Amino acid sequence: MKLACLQIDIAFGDPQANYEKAAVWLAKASESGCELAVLPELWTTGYDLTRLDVLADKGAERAKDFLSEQAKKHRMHIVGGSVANDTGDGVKNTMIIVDKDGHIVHEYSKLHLFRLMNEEKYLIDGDTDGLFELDGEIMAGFICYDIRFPEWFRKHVLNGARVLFVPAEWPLARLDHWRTLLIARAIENQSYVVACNRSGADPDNVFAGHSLIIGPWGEVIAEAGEAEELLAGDIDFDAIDEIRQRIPVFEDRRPTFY
Ligand SMILES: NC(=O)CCC(=O)C(=O)O
Repeated sequence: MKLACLQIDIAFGDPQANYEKAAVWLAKASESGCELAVLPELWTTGYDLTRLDVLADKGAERAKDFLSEQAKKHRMHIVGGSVANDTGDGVKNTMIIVDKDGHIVHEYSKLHLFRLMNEEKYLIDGDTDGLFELDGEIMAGFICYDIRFPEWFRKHVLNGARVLFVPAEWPLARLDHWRTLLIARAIENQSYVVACNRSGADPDNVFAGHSLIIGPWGEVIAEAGEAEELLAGDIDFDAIDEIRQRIPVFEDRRPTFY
């Protein structure tokens, strides 16, 4: 499966500009033959958290309509990063996954809120898992700070996930953590990790870019620089079986001890 991370800069608090940009980049991914495209975290608003009362998308309806229409138009699955989703009981940081027929396959809201960027003051946490299926393959979605919680990843992998998506807005200041944690999540779970970060800056942070597509042996298949970039790579599901046979980590687990 050929897939692409759309590592875009995000206009701070300007959904209209961000929707227009996303449409252009989704078209580029489709033109380059990608079957699946991934957007970054909070790609419609950026971290303009103090204005979420006006910016958050009610029920994420606008995002769902847009992603569904784009997926159908390009016949391409979309892991729709995440958007500020006004649930009526608070705003969640919600990922929307649509298949190439435009059906909403799953919604996952960020489970772990990141205090260093004030998320706990403006957002409420999710309470469902990130598992979904596309083309008969079980996959899972996580959002940014979630990568610091290996037990959350493991839970999904034990439930069958083999491709792990991570939309993010990860600052450049912790680029080494970003790379190390993502590679570790791929190695320990013998799974593909597809991580789409944003580029550019907002009033508080410069973002790292460096979106990554990592194989189940921990090998970096593709890595972006810091600027905007369409990062494409291929994933081969047979490689997962081969690596899991070579080092049978899942057979060797001792869950009675942990
Ligand atoms: N948007 C985020 O969740 C950022 C997480 C982060 O920067 C970290 O160091 O963790």
